[in-house]
Amino acid sequence: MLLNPKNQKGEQVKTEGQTNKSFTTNKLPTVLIVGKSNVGKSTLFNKLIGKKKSIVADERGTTRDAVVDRVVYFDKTFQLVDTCGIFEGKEDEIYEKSREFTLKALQESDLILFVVDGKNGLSSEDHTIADMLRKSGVDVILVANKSESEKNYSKVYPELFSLGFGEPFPVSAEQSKNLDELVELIISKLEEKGYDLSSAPKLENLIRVAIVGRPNAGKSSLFNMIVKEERALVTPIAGTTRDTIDEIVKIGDKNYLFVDTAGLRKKSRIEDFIERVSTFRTIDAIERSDVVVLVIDSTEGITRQDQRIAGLAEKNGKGIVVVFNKWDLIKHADKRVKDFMDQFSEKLYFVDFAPVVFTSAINHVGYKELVRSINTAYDSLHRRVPTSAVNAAIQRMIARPPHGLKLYYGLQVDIRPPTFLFFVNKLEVPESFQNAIRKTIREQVDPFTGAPIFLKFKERE
Ligand SMILES: Nc1nc2c(ncn2[C@@H]2O[C@H](COP(=O)(O)OP(=O)(O)OP(=O)(O)O)[C@@H](O)[C@H]2O)c(=O)[nH]1
Ligand SMILES: Nc1nc2c(ncn2[C@@H]2O[C@H](COP(=O)(O)OP(=O)(O)OP(=O)(O)O)[C@@H](O)[C@H]2O)c(=O)[nH]1
Repeated sequence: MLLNPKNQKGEQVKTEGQTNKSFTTNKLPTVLIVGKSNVGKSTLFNKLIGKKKSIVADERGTTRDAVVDRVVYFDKTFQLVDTCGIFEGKEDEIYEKSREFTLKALQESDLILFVVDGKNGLSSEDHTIADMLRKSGVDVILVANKSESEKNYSKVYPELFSLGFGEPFPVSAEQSKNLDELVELIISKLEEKGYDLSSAPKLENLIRVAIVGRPNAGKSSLFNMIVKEERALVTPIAGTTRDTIDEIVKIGDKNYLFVDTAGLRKKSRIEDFIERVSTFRTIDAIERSDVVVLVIDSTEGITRQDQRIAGLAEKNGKGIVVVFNKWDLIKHADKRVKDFMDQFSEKLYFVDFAPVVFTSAINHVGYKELVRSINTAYDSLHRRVPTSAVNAAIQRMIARPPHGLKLYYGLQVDIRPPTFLFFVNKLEVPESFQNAIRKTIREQVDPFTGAPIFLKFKERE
């Protein structure tokens, strides 16, 4: 009976002044987990998001940072925030802390899970938090955690009910009891507020793409070409903390986030001017992307600025696709491909792993290949290869290490970008030999097309 409570719909305290604004940058509705120390907030958070993120510990107050993640339940998505220690402490402490941040966080959220202890009952800290929640005017679900024992729970039940947030919802985070029902309740409450939880794009699956290049290279034209030709659905996402607009573009069954598309739309003269004199926006877009599409104006060839952008993308471990645009303006273009590839090998030798695409944005030529190359680079960034293959390739490596250097064995330790750790007898590994290792991996293990390869070394006697 206890772990299968009546449906609470309509029984929660409805309060005034609710807002539908969300807590962080995207438009997912936000649910906050609030409660005093040690009631099991982190445990509940981890169970609801389905993976471990915040640290669960017996010690009071070990988890301190606000943690945010998405809860995905079948096709419904919402955002969950573990407020950790924010709402804990003595009465004055809470109010001291709360003045700026806490109240704002409460008011900007859509629903609160007020977690109390269903085993040991309430203390004055719970009443302080309850007062604050009432004042904030946000919708609250009272969650009685640690309610695995009916006997204990029935003892504390009257006290919990008297808090004035309606029927408590008993769960056991630790034993995963009643959690699906809790999620169902959260979903129905959010849907009552008018949220369409099914439409939320799954941000974790987004392929983040930055289209960069010199002014006038044809970046906006390329973006528009992809969107039109692929009959893509576009959803703008305004950043709240930065002055940027990103766009989610759905192509086939994949979602792409085109980073900072404000720069790809029509710009005012002054914005245009600022962009020409400053590279800040480009750097920012590169840092926030997975794959960088470097657009080169074929009529001008590869410039110093293009080299710099490519270098930046490579150093940041991003996937890279190189585009020669305005291909229609090149005379006898079909006979010139080799010239352009030579130019690429000479001037962009440090990103020679990038796929090269020839496009004519105004004629809508090359879009399929461009999308394919973006996918290839993205896949390469995330690929893992077996340790056995790496070492087999190293054994067969033709280039010998410089005198005195011994390369024992290696393994892939990370993705985004693929990163390999090699054990050596001394840490001075010349750049030329590092390049030989990369080349061996690409030729014999996996080409990692479009992705840089990072190397790390560790000394071993
Ligand atoms: N019996 C029982 N114990 C639980 C349950 N959920 C969490 N706990 C335990 O309660 C203790 C506190 O859990 P946390 O998740 O760290 O609690 P918290 O509210 O995040 O604590 P702070 O980090 O202090 O804010 C841990 O020892 C958990 O194992 C539950 O459902 N039943
Ligand atoms: N012939 C030809 N012209 C193109 C092509 N792509 C773009 N253009 C033209 O080049 C000019 C610049 O294109 P945009 O797409 O605005 O270039 P951009 O890189 O976004 O430029 P900025 O906004 O200044 O950074 C426009 O006049 C386009 O019509 C192409 O493939 N072939």
